[in-house]
Amino acid sequence: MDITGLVKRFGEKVAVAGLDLRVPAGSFYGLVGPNGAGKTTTLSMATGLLRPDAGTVHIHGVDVWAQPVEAKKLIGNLADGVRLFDRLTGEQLVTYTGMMFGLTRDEVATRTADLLRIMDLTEAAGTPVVDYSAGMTKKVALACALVHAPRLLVLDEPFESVDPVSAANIEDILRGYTASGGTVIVSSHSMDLVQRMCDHVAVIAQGRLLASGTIDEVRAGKTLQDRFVELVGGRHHAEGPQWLRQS
Ligand SMILES: Nc1ncnc2c1ncn2[C@@H]1O[C@H](COP(=O)(O)OP(=O)(O)OP(=O)(O)O)[C@@H](O)[C@H]1O
Repeated sequence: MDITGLVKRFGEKVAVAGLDLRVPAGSFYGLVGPNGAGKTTTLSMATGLLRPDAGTVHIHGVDVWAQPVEAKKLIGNLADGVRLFDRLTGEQLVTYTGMMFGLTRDEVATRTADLLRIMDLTEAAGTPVVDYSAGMTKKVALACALVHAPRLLVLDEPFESVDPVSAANIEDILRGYTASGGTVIVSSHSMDLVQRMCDHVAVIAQGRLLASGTIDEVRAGKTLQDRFVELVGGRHHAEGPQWLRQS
């Protein structure tokens, strides 16, 4: 994926301020930055959900905004805060998503069963998604993102609320997926997770790129956590306000 000169303003607020980013095919790419850095806004523009004010995004040579139908076939997206058709059961939702991508009934049935099993959702397959826990909802959304076997997976905070066993299972699937040539972009606040799983990382703050490259290039001999704090700043060394102290 190639992002060039991406800009988004919300009124006076510049959320993304001319971002350039190259995500190599087959990489496991982490996108990190403090709250409000512009990660979700960038990923929404990169996946065709939010129109940029300026800039372009190409995925395997396809222009996301000029060729939206072709682009969407290439992308699997787990977006933050996007509403699902949650009156459907988990099984219906994954099936419906697969059919939207033009898969045959047989293909959809096999893939849905596989994905629900992988996500430990087989027992909950017949339950409406509205009754799922936060982690189950995340997992069914991830199943929907995978059902059409996209070439690029864009995951906004995929492990938030997901239990450790499910997270490890999902990690294995994602590793297998990149090993077979798929590309993953993942936004996360967990530096440990990014350092462990990703081979590349970009650090953004205030809509600008502060650093990007392989994990080793960016962390420059430190932990990613320490390097992140160094790049982004904003640590408070005070013990908190007086009124909060208990003795
Ligand atoms: N729809 C919107 N209307 C107005 N401002 C917005 C909107 N969406 C995002 N912003 C602003 O744009 C900036 C970037 O937000 P964004 O959600 O992209 O950050 P983020 O890096 O994903 O943050 P977090 O880690 O907290 O999820 C923030 O200042 C936010 O307040």
